[in-house]
Amino acid sequence: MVAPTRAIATDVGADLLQMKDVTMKFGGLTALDAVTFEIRRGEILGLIGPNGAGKTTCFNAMTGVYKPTSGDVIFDGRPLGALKRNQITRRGIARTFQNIRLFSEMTALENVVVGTDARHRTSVPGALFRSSRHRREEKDAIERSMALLEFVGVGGRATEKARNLPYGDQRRLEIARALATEPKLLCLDEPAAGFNPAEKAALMDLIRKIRDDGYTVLLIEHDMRLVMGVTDRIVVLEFGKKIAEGAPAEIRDNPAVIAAYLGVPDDASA
Ligand SMILES: Nc1ncnc2c1ncn2[C@@H]1O[C@H](COP(=O)(O)OP(=O)(O)OP(=O)(O)O)[C@@H](O)[C@H]1O
Repeated sequence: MVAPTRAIATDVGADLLQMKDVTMKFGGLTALDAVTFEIRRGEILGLIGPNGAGKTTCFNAMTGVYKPTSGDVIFDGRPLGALKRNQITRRGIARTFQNIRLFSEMTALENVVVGTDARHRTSVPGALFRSSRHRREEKDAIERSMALLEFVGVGGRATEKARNLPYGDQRRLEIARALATEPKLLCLDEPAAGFNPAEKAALMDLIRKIRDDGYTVLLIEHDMRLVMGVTDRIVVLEFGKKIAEGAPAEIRDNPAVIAAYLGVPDDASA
């Protein structure tokens, strides 16, 4: 199997992204209240908290869907400021969504090739007249996309329409598509939603493999076993505020976290 070649960063452990006093208000509702934390290069960081705690809003502030009401998101040493979503993708942040968003009538391979477009440098005339550079980029994109499909474990379904893939493979395909943009930071929003225990275990292996391949991963996930089993550190939000941060074992034993989140039975937060 061809693994997508990634240079392992030499500065593993240094900050890749910093949320600095990020506040996000929607009318009278404060979804994020002066939230500060960092994501370190080469780590798997878990972002957890009860429903409505502000996790997805964090993702949205990091990926340019929302501009924070105040505060800064610093990525790779520079503030995201007023960058648009596609510019942020080019800077190196990719995400998947809680609800799968694939091009259902396109093949699995085509869905991933679309992701590589964020990296293409051919001009519009170059693409229209199929310049040799454009053809080379297209060939590279297809090869890399195939390698990514194999990397996430759906290489055998490359030519099938996305909508015909089993649910678990669609989730893996979404991850391949996000990786196709060659991100430094991959944000996964509840990637295990709807998975059975075997699929969850396989997903944990994939997340570790992604990290071992040189990516940094931010993971929103409600499944505590998965979060505790795969992350290096965890940040906990409640009502838009950060209430705890630390290694999984520390978070598990933190009374504020137990009160806010772990004390809630699984089916109460579904
Ligand atoms: N565009 C918006 N307009 C108004 N309110 C919003 C908007 N987006 C989020 N909110 C509110 O902000 C709060 C935080 O929502 P968010 O989706 O970030 O929480 P979450 O932790 O991701 O929750 P869940 O686990 O349910 O996905 C919620 O009260 C939500 O209703």
